[in-house]
Amino acid sequence: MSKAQTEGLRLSGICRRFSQGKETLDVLRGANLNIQSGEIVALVGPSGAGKSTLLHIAGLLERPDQGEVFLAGISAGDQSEAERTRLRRLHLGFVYQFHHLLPEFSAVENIILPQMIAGIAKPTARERATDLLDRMGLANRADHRPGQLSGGEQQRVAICRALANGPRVLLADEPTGNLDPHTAESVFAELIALVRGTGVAALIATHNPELAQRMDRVVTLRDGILVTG
Ligand SMILES: Nc1ncnc2c1ncn2[C@@H]1O[C@H](COP(=O)(O)OP(=O)(O)OP(=O)(O)O)[C@@H](O)[C@H]1O
Repeated sequence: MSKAQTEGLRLSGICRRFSQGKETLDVLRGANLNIQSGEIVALVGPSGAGKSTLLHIAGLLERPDQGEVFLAGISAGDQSEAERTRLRRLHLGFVYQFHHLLPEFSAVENIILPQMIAGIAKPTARERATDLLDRMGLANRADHRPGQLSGGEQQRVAICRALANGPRVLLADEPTGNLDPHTAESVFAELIALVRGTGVAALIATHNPELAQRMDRVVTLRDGILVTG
């Protein structure tokens, strides 16, 4: 495979500073990270260390003050907002602590919609959505609305939605943080199994050290930079 085919997410010298009243807070001070396709990396660090900020920047939802984000080898820094939105739809999947599913749509429709926004024809989108739900053990929940699903099931649907467009990079912020420990354990195991089958480069923020250790690599955000382990 060529370098371009294996490159997932690369962060180079990311800096981000916030003003809080008269104070300035240097949250990120030159964070570097390289995640290859198929690699699953845990992002850990104390509360307030800047994990969500880093994920927002990696997800092209926010621009860094300095540094570069490369998605599948493409530099996002010089791109217009419209182009960044296109890159996001094409190459990125997100899972948050709360599922953010659309309540008036069924599980399968929630997975079809982002694909249609990305230009995928509805029959293909439905096929992919059904396949993902099947692999998540949710085939019999496809036509249920989020309100009719358990918390674990809702989060499983959100994971399917994040992977529906075949992204090169998956970003997850405490994806099982809102679930009880037992459900968190099984949803996490299914997330990892599903991700492994896709070859996506994944960066998953967690406060749970046991879950972190089960990923391929752990990076810690400490004093604004990323250190291994
Ligand atoms: N838009 C903003 N304006 C000002 N300060 C901000 C902004 N966003 C984040 N911060 C500050 O930056 C720091 C890092 O926040 P962030 O949410 O990235 O941390 P985190 O590691 O994800 O924390 P947690 O584990 O508690 O979710 C915090 O001190 C926060 O108050």
